[in-house]
Amino acid sequence: MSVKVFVDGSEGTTGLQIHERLVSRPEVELVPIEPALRKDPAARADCLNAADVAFLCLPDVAARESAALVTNPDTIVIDASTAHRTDPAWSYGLPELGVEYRRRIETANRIANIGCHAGAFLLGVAPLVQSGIVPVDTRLSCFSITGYSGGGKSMIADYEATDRPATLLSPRPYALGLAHKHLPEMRQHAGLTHAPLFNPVVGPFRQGLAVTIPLALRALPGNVSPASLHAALSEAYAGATFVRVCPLGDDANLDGGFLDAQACNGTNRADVMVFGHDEQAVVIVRIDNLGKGASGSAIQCMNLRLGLAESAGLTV
Ligand SMILES: NC(=O)C1=CN([C@@H]2O[C@H](COP(=O)(O)OP(=O)(O)OC[C@H]3O[C@@H](n4cnc5c(N)ncnc54)[C@H](OP(=O)(O)O)[C@@H]3O)[C@@H](O)[C@H]2O)C=CC1
Ligand SMILES: CC(=O)N[C@@H](CCC(=O)OP(=O)(O)O)C(=O)O
Repeated sequence: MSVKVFVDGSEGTTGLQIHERLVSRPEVELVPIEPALRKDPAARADCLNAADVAFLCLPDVAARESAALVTNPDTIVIDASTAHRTDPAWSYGLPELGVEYRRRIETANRIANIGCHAGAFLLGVAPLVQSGIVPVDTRLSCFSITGYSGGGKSMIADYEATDRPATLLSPRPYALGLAHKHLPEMRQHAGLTHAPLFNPVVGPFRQGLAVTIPLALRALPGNVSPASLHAALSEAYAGATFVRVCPLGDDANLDGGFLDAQACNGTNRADVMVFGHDEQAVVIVRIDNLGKGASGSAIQCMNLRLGLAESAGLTV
């Protein structure tokens, strides 16, 4: 089998990582673009339509433009941007959300890759909503600690500048207008009526992300305990290649009591953790924002769509 792959935006953070993960795969033939023409719509259209699979690793506006340039009905488009994640004509690229999500990815020619914060939130929450433990109209909150590579080339340049200001040395809450661009996909794909209240925090480390979802257990119906949350998540991900549900209250996963947001880096794995005390619990999902949160997920979707081994080219 030979697959022609074009990466539109191959010089950006996500594009480079997709390129790196594909370059040594014998079944993949990368479609090159003249560097001087990489933003030229006509040249991009030629490459997009010559490809079996086209990854869009671009800002939203450019991703919409590229999607419109695809006229070859057989080209499979996997868009890493936010542009199409709640568009019903596109499949959402998180197969772990259930058999219907997986089936759509396996058959669709338009796949919207997940947002990093959103994907982690959904892995922690969707099974709890699907099982009825968290009612669909619950008003959840969550926060995320993320490395600065989530902000793409410009944020990486700011954080890695030799003369970076001291303000970048401490964690910085952002999106304080409470309208982060991942909220629509968080709400829609969790099956919730209301989007969560979401506070992301970017820290002075390159890569890695952990989303924490606090749950006041007595505010939920029934007799929900940390153990029942853990059991529901374990059941949902039994057999999932890339999701590891850690033992309940797993201190071994902590470093002297501290959680390491970077421990999934270099993998396509998501670690799902539950910690609880009395009537309170937190579900924490840790991923590599550039792995499961971006390029790893995109490649997992390509593998599924082409009927290849789900983990081909990826590290668990
Ligand atoms: N970084 C992350 O953790 C994640 C990113 N994403 C999403 O993936 C997409 C890419 O993000 P990321 O890689 O971080 O961003 P970067 O800013 O690192 O890279 C974007 C690339 O797109 C190029 N580009 C911009 N406009 C055009 C255009 N009109 N035609 C062709 N190329 C263009 C840029 O060119 P130039 O090099 O000249 O600037 C750059 O190389 C975004 O939509 C982002 O939201 C999704 C999940 C996680
Ligand atoms: C630190 C930082 O800025 N992170 C980005 C998340 C990047 C991501 O998930 O990608 P999409 O832009 O494709 O959604 C943010 O919060 O907007």
